[in-house]
Amino acid sequence: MSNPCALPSLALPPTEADLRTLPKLEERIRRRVGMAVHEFGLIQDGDRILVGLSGGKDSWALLDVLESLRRRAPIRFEVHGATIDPGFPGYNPDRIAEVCEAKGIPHVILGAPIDTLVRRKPDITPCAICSRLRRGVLYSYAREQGFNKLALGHHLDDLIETLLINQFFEGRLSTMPLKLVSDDGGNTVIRPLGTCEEEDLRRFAWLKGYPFVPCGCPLCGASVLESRRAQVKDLVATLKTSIPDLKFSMLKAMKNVKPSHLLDARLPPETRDSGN
Ligand SMILES: Nc1ncnc2c1ncn2[C@@H]1O[C@H](COP(=O)(O)OP(=O)(O)OP(=O)(O)O)[C@@H](O)[C@H]1O
Repeated sequence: MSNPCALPSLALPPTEADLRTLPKLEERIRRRVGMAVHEFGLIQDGDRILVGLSGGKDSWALLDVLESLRRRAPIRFEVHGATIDPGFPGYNPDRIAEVCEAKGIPHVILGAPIDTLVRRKPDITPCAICSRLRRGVLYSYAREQGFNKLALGHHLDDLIETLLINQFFEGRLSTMPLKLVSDDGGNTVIRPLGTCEEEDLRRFAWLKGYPFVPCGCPLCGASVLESRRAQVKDLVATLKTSIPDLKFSMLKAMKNVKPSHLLDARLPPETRDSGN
């Protein structure tokens, strides 16, 4: 959940030497996604998966990895892309559609009056409205068109930052799960990149030559939410210089919860009294 408007620092085309690093990087990302798919049961035979494709580095990487998994997997599932056009003046999703067409991946552009709504409610955090509206349009389209899963491009850095934001600012111990079934059972959101590092995905999308399409929002990056995210991002980057395994230790921690050693009195007694 980096600022979706931010252009990558990797602005120049990759050199021959850069391109030689692609196979190893691709293998690492595929291995991590494969393990997450297996461990969390993210994909099943017969799934119809709609990928939220913003044109940013993460969702390009997501589409690429899921499409290559689809071609190699022993099970059958579908992968389609959907791009929400928020109506910001500078946003142009045509390039996204062209790339999908060239790759033979079905893709749709869905208009949503996000620009108008964000301007009409200046008192509400714009990024929060934008992501809620986007999610709503994707959910409805997925339901109407018979997609049983919606894949989003959140990665390990997003999960860690959300975990810290929720603790530091919201008083809650939670992050974004890799698989979440909506309350009415109508949608399942999956995050196959949840164990991959942002830097790897940025580099992967760049080496693969995907075009980065900025969302065009004039307010992006200026919200309270985005400044909190920038704050914890800086903190993680600083700590990582002295704790190189920080991100993977935090991933391990998110998968190794001890409710008995926390203070939530609402948890059932059996989860609280499990000894040491
Ligand atoms: N305009 C959009 N259309 C479709 N899906 C979107 C759109 N914007 C965001 N998403 C989905 O929601 C995910 C999280 O969105 P967020 O705004 O946090 O973007 P991000 O972390 O910058 O990711 P990306 O690099 O893919 O833009 C994206 O990875 C993508 O799957």
